[in-house]
Amino acid sequence: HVWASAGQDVTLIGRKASGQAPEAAHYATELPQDTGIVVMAVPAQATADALATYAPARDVPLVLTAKGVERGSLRLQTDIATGWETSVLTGPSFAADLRLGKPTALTLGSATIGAAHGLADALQSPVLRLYPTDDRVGAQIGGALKNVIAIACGAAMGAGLGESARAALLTRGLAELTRLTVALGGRAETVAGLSGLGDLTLTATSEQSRNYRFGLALGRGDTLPAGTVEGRVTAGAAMALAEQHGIDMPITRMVAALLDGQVTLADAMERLLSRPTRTE
Ligand SMILES: NC(=O)C1=CN([C@@H]2O[C@H](COP(=O)(O)OP(=O)(O)OC[C@H]3O[C@@H](n4cnc5c(N)ncnc54)[C@H](OP(=O)(O)O)[C@@H]3O)[C@@H](O)[C@H]2O)C=CC1
Ligand SMILES: O=C(CO)COP(=O)(O)O
Repeated sequence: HVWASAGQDVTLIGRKASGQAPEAAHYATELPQDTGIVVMAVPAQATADALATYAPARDVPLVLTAKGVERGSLRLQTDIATGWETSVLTGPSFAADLRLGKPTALTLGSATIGAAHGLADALQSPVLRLYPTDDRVGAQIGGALKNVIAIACGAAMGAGLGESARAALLTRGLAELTRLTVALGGRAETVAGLSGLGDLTLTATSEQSRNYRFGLALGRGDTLPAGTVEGRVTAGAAMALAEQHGIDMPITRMVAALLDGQVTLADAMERLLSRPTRTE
């Protein structure tokens, strides 16, 4: 909708290829011959399958928007899409807000800063401001891990622990995703930007977020909502990555253990609060 409204020629490809096409966009069942940029928006665990199904040409820039680590392989999205000229578009953005034309700012991460600037120029619009970076690792870890921390924040709020507890989880969660980013070769400054702190702030404080709502239900003991909740799978995958790299991620570990049914919410909170004192 954003790009079509800005006058770009937008074709939507999906396995259903139906529904109400956004203004000035149209549906197709396969990629047009003259495709200039491919933007993929499937859940993180479906990226490999969707790439195999739609097989974008290798010389067409491929922009990934999924936020998550692949189960089992522990691959980031760009490691799934090797062989393409791959970039990531990530940061604080509820699709419903974008659909309404509300102003949004995102990170555009490419392999080189030149490529990122080129794509940002092509994809920005009056309501979509893009910040180029060549740190695809930082941009992706921020986007993937903010969902896990948002589940923790929702659970704390759902259990009635209060907004101070949520702020503590959000801040210490940011420390966790910064540690993992640096261990994987990304930069701390990326995580302090839109793709990390920005998206974490949005997702961990808004009931528009599916991850936060899932956490709320967990904390309240309600039936867990169905649908795409990326943090559910990414919690365990990120924990496995952290173990591989010798990184301490206590909040992520507790979310993964909670989702696996290994601990109760009360146990998880008690364990987090009884950890040895350390400098901030
Ligand atoms: N929604 C949002 O506000 C935002 C979402 N994101 C990220 O974008 C990604 C997708 O989220 P979102 O669009 O909300 O998820 P949804 O679950 O709403 O939609 C996912 C879409 O992907 C399709 N799909 C799933 N698996 C496959 C597959 N194997 N092959 C082809 N198509 C497939 C689904 O098709 P079908 O309908 O047939 O099942 C559906 O159209 C997530 O990683 C999310 O974190 C990022 C920023 C904002
Ligand atoms: O990534 C998002 C906002 O930036 C969407 O968050 P949810 O997947 O939690 O709804």
